[in-house]
Amino acid sequence: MLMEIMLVARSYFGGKWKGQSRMNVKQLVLGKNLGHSFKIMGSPQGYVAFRFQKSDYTKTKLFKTEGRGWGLLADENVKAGRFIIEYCGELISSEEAKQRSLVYEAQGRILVYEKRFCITIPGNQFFQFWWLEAGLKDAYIISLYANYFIDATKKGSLARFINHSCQPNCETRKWTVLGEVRVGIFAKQDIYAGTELAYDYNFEWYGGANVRCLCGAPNCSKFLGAKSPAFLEHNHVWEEGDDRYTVEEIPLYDSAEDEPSLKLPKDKRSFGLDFLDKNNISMVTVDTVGPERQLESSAAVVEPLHSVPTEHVAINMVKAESSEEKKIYSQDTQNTFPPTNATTSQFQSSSAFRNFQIGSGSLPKKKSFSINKKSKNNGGKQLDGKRVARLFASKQAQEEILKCEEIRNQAATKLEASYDEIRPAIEEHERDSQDNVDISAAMTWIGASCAKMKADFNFHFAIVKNVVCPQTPQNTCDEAKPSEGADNENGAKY
Ligand SMILES: C[S@@+](CC[C@H](N)C(=O)[O-])C[C@H]1O[C@@H](n2cnc3c(N)ncnc32)[C@H](O)[C@@H]1O
Repeated sequence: MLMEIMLVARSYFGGKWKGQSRMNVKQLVLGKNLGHSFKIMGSPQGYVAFRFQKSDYTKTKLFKTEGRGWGLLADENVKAGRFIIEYCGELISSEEAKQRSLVYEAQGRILVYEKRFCITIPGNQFFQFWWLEAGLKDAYIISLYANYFIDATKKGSLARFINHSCQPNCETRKWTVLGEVRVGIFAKQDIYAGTELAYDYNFEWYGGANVRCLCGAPNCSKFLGAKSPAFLEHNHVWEEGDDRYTVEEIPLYDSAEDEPSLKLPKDKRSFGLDFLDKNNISMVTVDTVGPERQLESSAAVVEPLHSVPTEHVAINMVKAESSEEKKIYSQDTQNTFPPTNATTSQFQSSSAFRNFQIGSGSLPKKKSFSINKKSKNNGGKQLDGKRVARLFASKQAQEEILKCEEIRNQAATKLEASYDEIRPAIEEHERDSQDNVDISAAMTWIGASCAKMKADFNFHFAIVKNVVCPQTPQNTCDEAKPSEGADNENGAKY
């Protein structure tokens, strides 16, 4: 039981135990250590910190702009102050930022993008289509604080596609989450679904040479980042030891008042990507040419594209499900393409995995999958247990999968109900804060979230287990779980 809860909390909070704070999540679920749970959920900013950790983002959608490359739309109405998405990427030093920007610049202002679209079908057949497109060089390095930057050029969340506007509807804010500074995109004003998201790059810009701004705002400053310190200083970097932008001068929203003061990361590691990496989810990966080239799969289902030579930058695209595969997912929502000319994409998420998809406008319309109940907490693609169960010959396997599915559905319903309890308080509030949320309701919500994760895990585990060890008679979703190195009755290693 303890191990199960640890597994749940582990997947919930990023796949890696990281000191005491994350351990306490387990205790929190067990109803212990309320002091700490209060810190996570009860502090005014705790809810946002929680959403950072959980990668609980506002629904957004990629679209192709006129002349500004890709952009990101709000795919639901967003209240002013609401946390939209984290700006994820690689955390790099100013030295590294300087070097990288030189490399990126050397690759040229106008690049030829190789765009790829991949389809994987059961049986491991794998097709890919690619085409070339000319485009402006895009810059994805933003400043975190003095001497540290986030580079989303190769790895990042969908936030990397948010364009600049001189009259923005979003802003960046820096938060400490469990002692780490992270950058979030927040709504500056109420934003209607379908509106392009944009923030002012001025204080974030690390884009090198001048890029003419096409935002169209009356107060347009003509160039991206025209007022940025980097732009003004021409060399676009802060030197080591430059303390003009120290953490103290940056408004920080600290989720944990009694946590030790800001910990600077020691090494160059992916920043804000723990959760994504460990769960293989919601990564936008971009590969570059030559020795810099890095290929990473953006979801468990994505085939690596090692064999394909790329010229400069290519956006990895996640496979579209084959018709066979579609069948085992529930199909409640239709993907609606924007009515415009544009190429479009959709981002889907589920607690099991998330895919980032980019499809061409000329591609056939594709269904998207979401669970039966449209829920803030559990949107995205969901396996249809009944269909999956039918694929198994063994009655026992079928029953187990169906039972786990039922438990999962109950957990989803409870989660939905518990979120409904705290939703009004959150939505009423001017900013994305949790001042008004009753702590016990918040606790219930955390518990329900963990229970849902656990149920999801058990459901998928039941399927995998029955594929790997079809003869296993007694394991049910409530019983045996894999322990390290443990053998099952057939001697198969989990
Ligand atoms: C962080 S990326 C934004 C996503 C980008 N449009 C893409 O397709 O990947 C920043 C780049 O987008 C383009 N961009 C963003 N805002 C723009 C604007 N207002 N006018 C012109 N280009 C813009 C510039 O090429 C810039 O280097």
